[in-house]
Amino acid sequence: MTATAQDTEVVLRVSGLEAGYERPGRHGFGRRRVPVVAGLDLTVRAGRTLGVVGESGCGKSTLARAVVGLRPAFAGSIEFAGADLASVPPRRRRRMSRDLQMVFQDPYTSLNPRMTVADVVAEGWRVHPGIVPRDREDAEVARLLDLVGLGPEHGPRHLHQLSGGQCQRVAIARALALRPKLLVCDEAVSALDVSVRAQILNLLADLQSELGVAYLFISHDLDVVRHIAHDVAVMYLGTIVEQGPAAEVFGDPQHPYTRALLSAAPSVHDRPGDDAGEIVLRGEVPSPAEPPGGCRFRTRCYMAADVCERETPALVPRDGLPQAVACHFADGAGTTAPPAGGRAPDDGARGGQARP
Ligand SMILES: Nc1ncnc2c1ncn2[C@@H]1O[C@H](COP(=O)(O)OP(=O)(O)OP(=O)(O)O)[C@@H](O)[C@H]1O
Repeated sequence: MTATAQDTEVVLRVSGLEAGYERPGRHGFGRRRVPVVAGLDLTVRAGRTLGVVGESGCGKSTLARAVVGLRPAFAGSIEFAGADLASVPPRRRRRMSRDLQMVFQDPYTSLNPRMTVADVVAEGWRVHPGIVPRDREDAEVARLLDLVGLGPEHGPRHLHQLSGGQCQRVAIARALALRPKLLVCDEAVSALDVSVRAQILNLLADLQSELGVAYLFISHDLDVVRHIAHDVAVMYLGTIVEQGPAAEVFGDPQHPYTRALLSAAPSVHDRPGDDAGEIVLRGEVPSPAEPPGGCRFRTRCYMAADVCERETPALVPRDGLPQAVACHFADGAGTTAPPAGGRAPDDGARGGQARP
């Protein structure tokens, strides 16, 4: 019998996460918490890729940073390899950070420009000794560079002597040097040109087959996520509105926002004027940190009213009133009924989520 997604070990389970940033309180007294993501649930399984898609500003980086501990979690839990990170003592947390690595969008700002490539790759071994014996380090650096498609000649160079794509490979080699269980990639290929992007995506897929590493792969590029992800979570205004197997989310989106997002994505086959049936999102994308007031449902969204009218009825229980709208586009009553025909949003199953 072949193993299904549900059979494989859960590496990361995020439940009811609220995270954001702090700013000075009123009149400069104390600190005020500003949640950017709220009520966020997701699961990543061993050896699999969960793609998180959403428009710029919806809170993807805040999620990524909260998972690796670079942003405070105000509420909810982040369970990594079976341990709730909030209750893990600092020393064990430091040890666990070896298994939980992140690759940032811009390698030039996330890597130390004064170090050579070889030193950048080996840096994690200073913090987590014992992974590679000292006398094997040079050989291991060469192996890692080879794994990401770089040669031994790159080892003594500095980052400014490499291209953007080569730097991003160094960042990936550095993360893999610690043999993580989970790699959080935050727009890791967004800044790269198309051919280098394809190389890096193929590289990540190969490394996953070879090493069994899981990816939380964050991107606003739907094509990239379609290419690499087994499962997809769609993020809007700081929460996940739909998640499930990639083929289902892309092939049969349940949530109106997912439909709007997919509909808005340009395709190389599109011709000018070819926009029949396209769902148009008008207006400004609101910030999840400071959402505007809204329509008659008191929504936080920026969907055009006609789209909302057309798309939400399927999500509204027939006997319900606006407070019972079973979708994120209303902030009423914390209803969590799945959309018509959908399932509850748990462990890769699909469904809409209402914001509490
Ligand atoms: N430290 C901060 N101070 C002020 N606003 C912040 C801070 N951190 C995040 N925000 C706001 O929170 C929102 C979400 O930011 P975040 O970087 O998580 O979004 P994102 O989805 O990753 O965007 P992008 O795809 O453009 O990187 C944005 O509106 C941003 O302005």
